[in-house]
Amino acid sequence: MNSNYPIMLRLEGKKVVVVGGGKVAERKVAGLLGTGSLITVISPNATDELIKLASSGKIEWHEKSFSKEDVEDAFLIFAATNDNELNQSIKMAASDQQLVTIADDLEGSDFHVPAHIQRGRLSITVSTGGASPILAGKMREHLEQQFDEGFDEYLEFLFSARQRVLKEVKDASRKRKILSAIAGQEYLNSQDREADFLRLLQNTRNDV
Ligand SMILES: C[C@@]1(CC(=O)O)c2cc3[nH]c(cc4nc(cc5[nH]c(cc(n2)[C@H]1CCC(=O)O)[C@@](C)(CC(=O)O)[C@@H]5CCC(=O)O)C(CC(=O)O)=C4CCC(=O)O)c(CCC(=O)O)c3CC(=O)O
Ligand SMILES: NC(=O)C1=CN([C@@H]2O[C@H](COP(=O)(O)OP(=O)(O)OC[C@H]3O[C@@H](n4cnc5c(N)ncnc54)[C@H](O)[C@@H]3O)[C@@H](O)[C@H]2O)C=CC1
Repeated sequence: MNSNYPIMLRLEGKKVVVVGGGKVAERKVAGLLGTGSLITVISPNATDELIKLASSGKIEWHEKSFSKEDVEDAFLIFAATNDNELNQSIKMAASDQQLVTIADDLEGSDFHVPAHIQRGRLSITVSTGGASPILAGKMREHLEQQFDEGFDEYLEFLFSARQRVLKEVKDASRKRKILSAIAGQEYLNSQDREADFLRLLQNTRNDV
């Protein structure tokens, strides 16, 4: 059974608290960098990488043991200490409106973190619902090969071409035809997408 609901969160300006400073906390922080969230790590000690991030101002590190006030105002909370009971009390310190993940308790968590690749605007995530994080990681590696860096540019093209079509093409079936064509293999492999696109716009003009 899998009743999880997948969404893409926008975390710009939101406060995220990670409790724990070990390798799991480090991996969760790595996934949060670049989201524009305000990341605070709460832990009496931290990995070298986390210390480096704190020194360069990319995250805040409060060098202390957890206390309830630490999660006040946090939008997302990661309970990632190696203390099972403490992880549960972090969840209890949060309100029902805050989203909490407990590193060692999938069932008790509000969300869990999928394996993830990012190619510009394209995100691909893999979740095994706790069955095998290693399989999720292996599938991520496989997808990294399949969806190379070129997708970054292709997605930028798709984004701006689609904006133009939405603005300029009023006929629904012509719109659909163009949007479907640019999402095809031919455009992915094209040497000059812009020129192909302009030609397509021109050619479909006579369709209506
Ligand atoms: C439920 C979830 C909650 C959450 O953390 O969100 C969770 C839970 C647990 N993970 C454990 C172990 C490991 N996790 C990893 C790796 C990853 N774990 C990630 C996500 C998740 N892990 C969520 C489910 C996602 C899903 O199922 O798809 C990934 C995908 C994303 C990320 O962390 O960013 C990232 C791979 C990223 C990548 O490669 O791309 C490795 C491998 C390694 O370290 O190399 C191991 C060791 C091998 C093993 O034990 O299987 C344990 C046992 C702890 C213990 O032994 O006590 C628990 C606790 C439990 O199962 O209860
Ligand atoms: N969800 C996941 O992807 C995975 C989860 N785990 C689980 O995650 C937990 C953490 O694993 P690791 O990072 O490898 O452990 P670790 O031992 O490397 O780090 C634990 C961290 O928790 C901190 N901590 C302990 N007591 C604290 C307190 N009172 N207040 C604040 N911080 C405190 C420690 O200072 C340390 O920085 C374990 O419970 C493990 O079972 C392990 C592997 C993967």
